[in-house]
Amino acid sequence: MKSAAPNCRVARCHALIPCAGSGSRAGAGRPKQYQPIGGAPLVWHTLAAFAGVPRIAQTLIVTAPGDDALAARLLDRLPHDAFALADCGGASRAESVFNGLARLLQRGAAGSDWVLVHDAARCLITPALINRLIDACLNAASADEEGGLSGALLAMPLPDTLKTADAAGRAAATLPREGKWLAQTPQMFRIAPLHAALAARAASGFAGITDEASAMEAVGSRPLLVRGSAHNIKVTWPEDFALAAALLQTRHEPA
Ligand SMILES: Nc1ccn([C@@H]2O[C@H](COP(=O)(O)OP(=O)(O)OP(=O)(O)O)[C@@H](O)[C@H]2O)c(=O)n1
Ligand SMILES: C[C@](O)(CO)[C@H](O)COP(=O)(O)O
Repeated sequence: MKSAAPNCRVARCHALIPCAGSGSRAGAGRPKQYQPIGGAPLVWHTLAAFAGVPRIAQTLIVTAPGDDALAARLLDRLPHDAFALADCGGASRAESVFNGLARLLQRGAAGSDWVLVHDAARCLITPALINRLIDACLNAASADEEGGLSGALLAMPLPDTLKTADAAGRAAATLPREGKWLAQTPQMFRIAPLHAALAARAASGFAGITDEASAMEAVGSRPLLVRGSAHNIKVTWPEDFALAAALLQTRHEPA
């Protein structure tokens, strides 16, 4: 029987959850990801969705160094071998992701492995949406003979009319909607190229880098847009807690 080449290794998928924000816009009195919703901290629902995707090898949750007490019980109801906390959150989301990628590599992930970066605050994510992104990304990458596809992200076409505002807060112009998408998460890339793209922006304090795709676009990549869901909201404003709770509740109602 022919033996496999020694360095031949199938790329694995990991997940990285930036969970180190302060939630200033949500006004919850504590970081929004720890605010109780549907009987558990908001981020627990996010993590439960990742627990429902067995092909994800490990999920690393990047927390803020000062949030240890809030994060301590998070893993109680999750499989301990597949989830871990890393209190290496930074001053911005991009810095938290950058630090988390370094931890993933220290924990044995390969640079050629895939990582799905997902906001802790998007607690309506589902295993089906995560699988949709992984399938689309892997299929597109294997069909891409030139090897130019760096990764993929969930996103939604813009549903509303798009305005620019003047300094007085009045509508100044209406922009064409065609070809404009709202970026969601997860966003899926190979670990080493994403880490390198973020490293290139570290000296500027990650200026202009609001998601993983923007870091990859800055080095010339064109990630694949995969349709997400209008339910995959990022809890951002005070009114979003009630919306997220209502959406979570519908999942537990008998059909
Ligand atoms: N320094 C930061 C800032 C944000 N995040 C995470 O990135 C995700 C998206 O960020 P956002 O919704 O902007 O969260 P906050 O920064 O917490 O909110 P705000 O901007 O209102 O303060 C969240 O899961 C948040 O916890 C992070 O890990 N580290
Ligand atoms: C990554 C993101 O969820 C894509 O829409 C978003 O950019 C994160 O929010 P922030 O307010 O820019 O941190």
